[in-house]
Amino acid sequence: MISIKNLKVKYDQPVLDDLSLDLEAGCVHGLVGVNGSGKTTLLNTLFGLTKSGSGSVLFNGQPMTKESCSFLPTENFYYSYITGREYLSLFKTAHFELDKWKELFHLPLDERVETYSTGMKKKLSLLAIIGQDKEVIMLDEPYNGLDMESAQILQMILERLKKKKTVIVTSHIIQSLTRVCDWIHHLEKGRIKNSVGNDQFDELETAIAENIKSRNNDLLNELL
Ligand SMILES: Nc1ncnc2c1ncn2[C@@H]1O[C@H](COP(=O)(O)OP(=O)(O)OP(=O)(O)O)[C@@H](O)[C@H]1O
Repeated sequence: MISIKNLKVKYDQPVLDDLSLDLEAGCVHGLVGVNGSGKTTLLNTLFGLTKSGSGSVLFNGQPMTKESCSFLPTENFYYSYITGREYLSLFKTAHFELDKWKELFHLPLDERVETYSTGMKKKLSLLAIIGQDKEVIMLDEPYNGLDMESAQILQMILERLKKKKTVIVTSHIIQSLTRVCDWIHHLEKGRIKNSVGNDQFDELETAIAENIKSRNNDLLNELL
């Protein structure tokens, strides 16, 4: 169980506002919210990248550390001239059958990463995360840049990680979450507005779509 209590993070304005949330272990948790609602800030804070803030994050009763979790940021940094294989060697990837993963993701691991496309870079970063085999895996917008096949493979990977890992994943495409998550948590105004299990995903999807329609319909009618 990841237990988040009274998390507060402020930049110019409060971003996370006394946010509390329990995340059941062995489940895939989706995180949704409009642009700027604080999804990345929340993941950064869970991973310890946001220093200014207060509150607590426990994993199985102990403060969560980088020993137990890995984090795929929205955008990754790569050294110039490094190859995919060299990049992966920077991480502890015990028992990782690299050549089979390479085949799955069609990655030219011996070429320099700077020659990779956006999607290829994303897949390389995903391999580094999967290879680390941590108990908690946090993925910020992992579907960004992936082609249809790779996106489906990622879903198949997440399905296989269920029960073995605790996964937190953000996406702007709600369907990519409803297909694979056990829970979806809706972030709004710095707090969790609601958390729903997979038997309520249809209702959540409809409610979000209706809300977007009602907020924007009048203005769009004036414009188009
Ligand atoms: N380093 C920073 N300095 C100042 N403000 C920041 C910083 N990082 C984020 N913010 C602000 O915090 C708020 C939440 O940003 P965050 O990136 O967490 O949102 P998000 O939900 O991940 O958005 P998106 O869906 O666009 O990725 C935004 O108002 C953003 O402008």
